[in-house]
Amino acid sequence: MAVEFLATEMETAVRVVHLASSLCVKVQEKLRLPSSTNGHVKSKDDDSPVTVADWGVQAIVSWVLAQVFGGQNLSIVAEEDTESLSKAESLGLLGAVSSAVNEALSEASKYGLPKPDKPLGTTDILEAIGRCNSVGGPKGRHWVLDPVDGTLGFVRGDQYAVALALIENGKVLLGVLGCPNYPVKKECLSNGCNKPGAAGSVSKGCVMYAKRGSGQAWMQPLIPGGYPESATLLKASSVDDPVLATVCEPVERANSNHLFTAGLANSMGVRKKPMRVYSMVKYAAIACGDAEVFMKFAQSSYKEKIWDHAAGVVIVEEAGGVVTDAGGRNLDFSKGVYLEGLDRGIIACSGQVLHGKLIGAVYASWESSSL
Ligand SMILES: Nc1ncnc2c1ncn2[C@@H]1O[C@H](COP(=O)(O)OS(=O)(=O)O)[C@@H](OP(=O)(O)O)[C@H]1O
Ligand SMILES: [Mg+2]
Ligand SMILES: [Mg+2]
Ligand SMILES: [Mg+2]
Repeated sequence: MAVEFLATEMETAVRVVHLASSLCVKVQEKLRLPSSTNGHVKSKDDDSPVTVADWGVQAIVSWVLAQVFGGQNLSIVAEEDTESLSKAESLGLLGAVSSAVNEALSEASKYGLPKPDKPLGTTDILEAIGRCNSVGGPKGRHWVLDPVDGTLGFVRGDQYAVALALIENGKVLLGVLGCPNYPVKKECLSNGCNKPGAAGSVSKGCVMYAKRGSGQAWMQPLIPGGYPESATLLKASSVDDPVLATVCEPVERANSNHLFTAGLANSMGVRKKPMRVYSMVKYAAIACGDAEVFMKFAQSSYKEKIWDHAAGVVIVEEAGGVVTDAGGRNLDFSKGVYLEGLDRGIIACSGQVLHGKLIGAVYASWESSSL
C-alpha cells in the first residue's frame, strides 16, 4: 500500500500542536492568578508581549520536530529568539519556561510523541528555541511556527492560536492551528465569555488542520491530558449574501485600519457589526463556518510575517474558502520571513462570491482611503 503523502509530517504536526496547546492552557491559567503575573510576561522591543508560553511552545515544537525528522537539515522559521531569555537577569523566566516545557514533555507519550529520557536542561531549551532561526525562502522545506499568535489575547485571557505550517518550495503544504479557547458558541468568540472563570463558561478548545490539495480540513477537540480519537470535517460557510455575512478583524486598531474595513464592509452590503478576535482564530472562524470574511489592513509600513498566516491560509482554502491580498493575488510564502509584495491587505472569504464583492469594494474605495 502506498504511504500517504506527508503522513508523518501531518501526524507529528497535529500531535505536537495538541501538546503545545496543553502547555498554553496551563500557562494561561497561571497568568490569570493574581499572584503570578510577574515574570511570565515580558515586553519586546516593539512593546508587544512575549510569555513563558511563547518560548515554551517554540522549545517543544522544535525539540519534537528534531527528534522525529532529525536536527541536521531541519529548517524552522519561528517568531521567538533567545536574546532576552538568555540574559543573566532572565534566570527566573528561563526557569519558568523550563518547568513548563518539562511538564508538557513528560506527557508527550500520551500524545504519541517522543519524550526525553530525562528533563531538558536550560541549555537544551535555549538550543531548541534558538534552532528556529531559519529565514525560509523559495527552495526546500521549512517549518513555520508562531508559537503563540495573538499573545495579547493570550495575556488578556482571550483568544490565541498555536500555528504550525510546512512550506516546500514556497508553497504551504500543510497547516495546523491549535485554538485552545475556541468556543462551541460563536457569540463567545469576541465577547470573552470563554475567559477562564467567566460565569457560565462553555466547552472550548480545538485543533484544526489541513493538507494542501486534499480538499479537506479537519477539527479535533482539545482534550485534557491526551490525544483525541475523533476528527470532524470542516466546511466554510455557504452564505454568499453580504447582508448575512459576519466579518472578523483584528482587535487592535494599531494592527488593522478599522475605519477602512468598516467602509469596505458597508459598501459591499454587510450589515452585522464586525467580530473582533485576536489571532489566527479569525482564519479558524472562516474555516469552520462561524464567519464569512476576515480582513486585515495594516499600516503600509508594516510587513506581514509568514508565521502569522501560513497555517490559517491552507486550512481556510481546503475548507472551501479563498485567501488573497487586496489585489486578489495569492499570498507569497516564498520570499523569506515576510509576505513580500503583499498588495495592501489580507482578505479571507468563505467563498468566491463574497471574495469577488470584497475585491470590488477595495477597488472602488481605495482611492478615497488615507492608508
Ligand atoms: N503594527 C502591526 N500591524 C499589524 N500587525 C502587527 C503589528 N504588530 C504586530 N502585528 C502582528 O499581529 C499579530 C496579531 O494579529 P491579530 O490579528 O491577532 O491582531 S489583534 O491582536 O487582534 O489586534 C501579532 O502576532 P503575535 O506577535 O504572534 O501575537 C503580530 O505578528
Ligand atoms: Mg503572530
Ligand atoms: Mg506569536
Ligand atoms: Mg509576538
